[in-house]
Amino acid sequence: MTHFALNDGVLHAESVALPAIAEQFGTPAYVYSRSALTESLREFQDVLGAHPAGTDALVCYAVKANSNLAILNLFARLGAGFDIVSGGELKRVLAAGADPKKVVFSGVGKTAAEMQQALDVGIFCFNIESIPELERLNEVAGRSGKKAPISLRVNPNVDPKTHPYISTGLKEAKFGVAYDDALALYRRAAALPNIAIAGIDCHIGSQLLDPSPFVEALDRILVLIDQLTAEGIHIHHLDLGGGLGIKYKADQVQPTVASYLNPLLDKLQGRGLQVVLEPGRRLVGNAGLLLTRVEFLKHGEAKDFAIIDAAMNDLMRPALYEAWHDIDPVVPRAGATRDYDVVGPVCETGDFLGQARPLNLQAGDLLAVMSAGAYGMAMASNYNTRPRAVEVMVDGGQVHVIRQRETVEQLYAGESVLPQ
Ligand SMILES: Cc1ncc(COP(=O)(O)O)c(C=O)c1O
Ligand SMILES: N[C@@H](CCCC[NH3+])C(=O)O
Repeated sequence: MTHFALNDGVLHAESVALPAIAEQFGTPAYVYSRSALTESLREFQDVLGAHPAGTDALVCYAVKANSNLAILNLFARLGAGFDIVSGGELKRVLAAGADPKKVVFSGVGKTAAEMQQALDVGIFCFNIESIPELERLNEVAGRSGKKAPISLRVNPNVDPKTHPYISTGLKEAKFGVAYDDALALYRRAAALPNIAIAGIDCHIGSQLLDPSPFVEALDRILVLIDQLTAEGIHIHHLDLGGGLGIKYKADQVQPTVASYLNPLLDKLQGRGLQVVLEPGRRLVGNAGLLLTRVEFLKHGEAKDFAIIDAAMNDLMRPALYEAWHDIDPVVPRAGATRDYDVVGPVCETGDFLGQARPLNLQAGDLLAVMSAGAYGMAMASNYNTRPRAVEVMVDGGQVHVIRQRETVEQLYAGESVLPQ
């Protein structure tokens, strides 16, 4: 099903016309589709449920991709667990109704306080990324008389063939522990009194459109698991991280979840390992768009600019990674196009959401920046004292505000001036 589509010449989210949303809630606005979110999670659950190696699998949505409570709550109600990277994200998922026993805690820099917070609520597993982190966790757990369940995040050193900023499983990455050190680290973990070895973990990168590196990574991890078993170190679950990509261009083809997961599950058949996954982008990326209005058209000497009311502070992926997002007119006009750089009002040359886009525009037109559900609002900032956008969720014919537009006063509410 298409969740965002033209209907009578007007772009809709489910059955709601986007101009009506702009009218009622203003722009810029993040617009999500409940059915798109539901469908993307179900695709994982269906593939896993249909495979003997996947029936007890845990899908832990990577909260960092989009942490709005309504989205977390929707996924929690559909049975998902969560992959968190901070105490803040832990609070969020609990506030959204998550079961702490379905929470995995990733990240290279967990503080003692964050570890304590996670131990107190009894999370499923800590994904450990270094020896000092392991030792800190052992200490924190010991203080409260607990045993902390852990898996080691191992770097299988495979090339995910994605943008260098979002490749994480190579030797050079700050993430995880080196493949060749993993065995020694597990031995160390097994000797610590307040640590319980539960699993093994890897995450090789983000936005992978070719699933073959996942298979390569799994092969390497399985060798390690066999070595561990031979030493009497028992692994209960295998966390394969996230990273499955989405299509950002209308003409791109994205791998199906089945084509990604089935080869992995086939290899796991009969091994008795519980599979854990941490998809982020794939669950939310194409379930959201950024709705924005053209303020001015500016025909410069060398270029044509469409100056819109959204900017790099709302969606920083184009500025940060030169990422592509389709930019679609909400009410497309027939006739000649010009190549527009679609830019925001922020004082940075890098403040563009798209470059040289053939569009037929007039000031006041609405545009939809597509595929903005992942790492959009989650990475938004207040640069240039710009309040962050409103977020709405469309459900059939209904629109729910799931985060109000910020006010300028909120932005400086915590600041104070010197007494003299
Ligand atoms: C440890 C970990 N798990 C899961 C994810 C989610 O990745 P993605 O959004 O590509 O699925 C990330 C981000 O890349 C990550 O670092
Ligand atoms: N923020 C990145 C992905 C980073 C993945 C986080 N580990 C993006 O927008 O593509």
